[in-house]
Amino acid sequence: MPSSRASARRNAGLGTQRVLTVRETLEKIIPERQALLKEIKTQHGSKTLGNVTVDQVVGGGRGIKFMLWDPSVLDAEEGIRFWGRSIPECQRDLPTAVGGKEILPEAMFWYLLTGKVPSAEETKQFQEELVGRSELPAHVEKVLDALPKTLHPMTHFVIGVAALNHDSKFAAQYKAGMKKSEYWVPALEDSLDCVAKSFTIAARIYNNLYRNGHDASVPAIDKSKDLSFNFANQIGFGESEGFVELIRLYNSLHTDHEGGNVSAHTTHLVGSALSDPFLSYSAALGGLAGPLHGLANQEVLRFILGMQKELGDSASDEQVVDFIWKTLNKGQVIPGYGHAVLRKPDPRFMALQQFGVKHPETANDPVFKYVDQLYRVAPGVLTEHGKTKNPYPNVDSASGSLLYHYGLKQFDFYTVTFGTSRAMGGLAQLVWDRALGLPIERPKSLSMEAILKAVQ
Ligand SMILES: CC(=O)SCCNC(=O)CCNC(=O)[C@H](O)C(C)(C)COP(=O)(O)OP(=O)(O)OC[C@H]1O[C@@H](n2cnc3c(N)ncnc32)[C@H](O)[C@@H]1OP(=O)(O)O
Ligand SMILES: O=C([O-])CC(=O)C(=O)O
Repeated sequence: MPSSRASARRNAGLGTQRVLTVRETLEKIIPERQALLKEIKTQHGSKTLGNVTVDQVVGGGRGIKFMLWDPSVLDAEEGIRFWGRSIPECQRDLPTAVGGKEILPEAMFWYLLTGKVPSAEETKQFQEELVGRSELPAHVEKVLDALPKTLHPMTHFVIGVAALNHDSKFAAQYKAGMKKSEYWVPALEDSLDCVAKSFTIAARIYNNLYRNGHDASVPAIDKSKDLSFNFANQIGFGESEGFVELIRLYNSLHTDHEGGNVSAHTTHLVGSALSDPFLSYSAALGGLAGPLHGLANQEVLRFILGMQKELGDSASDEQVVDFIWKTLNKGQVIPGYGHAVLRKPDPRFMALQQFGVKHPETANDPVFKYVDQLYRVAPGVLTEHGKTKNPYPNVDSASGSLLYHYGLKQFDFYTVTFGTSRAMGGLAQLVWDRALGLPIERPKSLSMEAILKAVQ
């Protein structure tokens, strides 16, 4: 998709024309994509995209080409591309906050929804639209405040997002008899609400669990600022420029990783039953809370802190190698390493790593230095161990150490930050699912007897 940040800035200079909203922009694009899908179905509907082996059926569906997913495609060697752009290209082309250097998640969300790089004016208007939606209904605040502090923050998140379904426009309009061609409009409305309110839910969870509750001392949402600033500000980090920029980068990078990962796929699957976007994304958060998926970022911190406790602040490579072997020999995984699709270091890891290296305050942090050291030695150990198909770091390897450096030390919370981001990718496709009229998802399953019968 064309347009660069330079032209986005030029567009911003035009000034006088009213900027289209994201809904108006989608109204123009949707008919073209509907026509493309129709052409794909009529011209190529009976062609095959590959055979399915028994190994794939019993092995988690690896490599089966199974879903339509437009905002991003993952290449095993190269990593993710969002509407064709790699991460460095997104960093080059997408608008930042005024005075900031990192991609604004609002710009990334617009891009994921529309496939077009927003101009600075579109970004500003979209930011205002989202922040304008970010206040929580009173019942959601009450539900969150009533939950036990001993409940994992991701469970708080699942419950908070599900409770937003009370005000779902999609559910209400479906009940009132809306036509299929109209589904995408309330799906978009709910998705914008879900993303915006997720940031506020996340801040409330943090304040409830680790501070004095979400009381009057918590600053009100500043409507002139972006979602990341408001989240940071509400949890007490608003004055740390480094932290706010990290939250912007973190939220932009974790948005989407094509459709097959657990959280994205769950959003799509649950949404295919025409459950509203809140229920669909709440279900996805349950999957993100698994240690083989999003929860790995908290596990990475637990792993590094365990290593630091045992080996001190600056262990030798040999000591780190021994520590990794000890973990593997206990039958545990090395969190933050391996991937179901990637076969090279994750470019999202590289982007976070570069963030850490270019900020002097993080570059010298002992926990961040361990991330770097693990990156040097862990692939060799995992290769020698011989099990994982990918011995390289994934995104979860670096993210926690940076949050930890800036003072967000409660690592049980880290996956919540992942969750505010993944909403943007999962829900962007959910809007397209409804715009393209995709059907309920219902693949075929087989019993062992049925597999044997089929292959014999
Ligand atoms: C945002 C994200 O979700 S990124 C992923 C985050 N998860 C993690 O970092 C957890 C650690 N990594 C893993 O558990 C895995 O690599 C996964 C879940 C990411 C991918 O799983 P798979 O596609 O099944 O990986 P793969 O085919 O390479 O697994 C083969 C074997 O290697 C093992 N393996 C894979 N990664 C690791 C690892 N990091 N440490 C030790 N063993 C590993 C698997 O457990 C499996 O062992 P088994 O044969 O005894 O069951
Ligand atoms: O793609 C996957 O399976 C896991 C992952 O990295 C993500 O969801 O971000």
